Amino acid sequence: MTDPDRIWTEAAGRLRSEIGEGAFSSYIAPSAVRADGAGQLILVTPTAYARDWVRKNALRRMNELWLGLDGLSRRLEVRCRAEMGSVAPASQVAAGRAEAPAANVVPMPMATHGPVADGARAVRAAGLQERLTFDSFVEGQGNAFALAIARQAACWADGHFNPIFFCGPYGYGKTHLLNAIAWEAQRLRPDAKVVYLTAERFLSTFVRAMQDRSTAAFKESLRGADMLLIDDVQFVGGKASTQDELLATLTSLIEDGKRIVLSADRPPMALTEVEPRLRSHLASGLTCPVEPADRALKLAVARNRIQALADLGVVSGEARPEVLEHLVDRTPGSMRELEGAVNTLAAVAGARLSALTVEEVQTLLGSALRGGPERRITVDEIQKTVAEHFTLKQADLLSERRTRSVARPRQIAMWLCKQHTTRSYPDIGRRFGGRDHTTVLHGVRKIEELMAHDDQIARDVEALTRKLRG
Ligand SMILES: Nc1ncnc2c1ncn2[C@@H]1O[C@H](COP(=O)(O)OP(=O)(O)OP(=O)(O)O)[C@@H](O)[C@H]1O
Repeated sequence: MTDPDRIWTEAAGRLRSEIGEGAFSSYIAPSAVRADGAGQLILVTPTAYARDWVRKNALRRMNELWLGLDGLSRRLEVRCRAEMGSVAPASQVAAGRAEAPAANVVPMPMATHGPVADGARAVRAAGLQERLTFDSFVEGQGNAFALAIARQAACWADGHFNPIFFCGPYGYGKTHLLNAIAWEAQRLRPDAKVVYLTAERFLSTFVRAMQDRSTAAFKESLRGADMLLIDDVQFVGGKASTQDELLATLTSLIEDGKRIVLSADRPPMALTEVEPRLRSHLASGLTCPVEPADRALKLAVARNRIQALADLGVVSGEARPEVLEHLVDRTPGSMRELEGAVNTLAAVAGARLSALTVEEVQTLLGSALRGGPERRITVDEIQKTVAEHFTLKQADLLSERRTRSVARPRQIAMWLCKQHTTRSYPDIGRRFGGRDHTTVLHGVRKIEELMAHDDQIARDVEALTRKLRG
């Protein structure tokens, strides 16, 4: 394929299923691919904030996808609209018309997906990521048991505990295991109905079905599953009707001998926001911990990731062992943060990866890598900083007041809590005057959406982030 518009449509479609609907519609959908006078392909975002978000969170992956599709092996750069002069749509460059007059940035066409996946094709649409398979999962001390159980589940093994419940802190591979099970189970039994969805999606789809009076179709689509996988079950807490529906779905499937696989950030009995009856059903099968990774596992994952990038032609060669050790030791947090650091290294090193020394990495990645122990930012500190920034009282953020001058700073504070602390949505809700986790989720999404389009909000968030980091 060489037509940039077609490559973009294909690559963006895949990216959408990987980064989720919220981030996609905020940052990627309003962007478009253009070419500058020299024929360089550029992803043009609506704001500087969206550009920075894409650079940090999606550009590397987008280039991986792009390179896999583009017969001409071109790369994308990203700029915001304000930085762009008069540029032609990319397809005109491909057709040799680079001098054509500039067109406005055209949003990506937004395809709509059905609410619940059904079978291999639709399973993809529901958010399964192609790279999250057993082949790309690295075994280590903290996840060996979980991996063995996941493999058994994927084989439709007899004596399957029902449900299987993976639990552990965020970012250490639960979603990866659920994806791997779904892909493998579907591969082994192509006719089976394997349904994967996040609890958040379960909740929103169910709420929409109630509004549309189409709950029967919703129930039908889930209860016909041979294997149902629900990720991040902690997000189902709060809403009684959704919990009832989940309980009914689980009991009906279990009675029919169908397979159920779940994940959450805590063991079932610690999900205090979940009703006791549902909680005890969640705990009635096998609870399987996924522990935080040790250094050896982190090194193996980093090595693996670089190999995957090398296979895609993004980097060449291997990084020196001391460079990888430096990267791992200076990257606090989960595998997610580690993957980000490896991607950054690959982006700056490219073909020079194997020649890079630790000193060069320090210079190149400098501020991206931690120098010493990272300062912990607390919810209380965030609330105080946000209140001061908007000349409010901390108590206003915790109050019931809904006027925009209070509600927006409150949502910004919630977003900052999600970014800079490891608190869960229900936890954050409790610290903001006992709010429900769905209110926090809504607030976080709202800010993400606004930052992509509203420069004032983006500037406020940037300033607050700088203040908090000190
Ligand atoms: N053992 C592993 N091998 C390879 N990659 C891993 C491993 N563990 C985690 N990762 C990678 O780290 C990233 C985060 O993992 P994942 O999304 O599965 O975490 P999670 O536990 O589901 O987090 P959350 O609770 O936030 O959903 C993913 O890109 C995943 O592929």
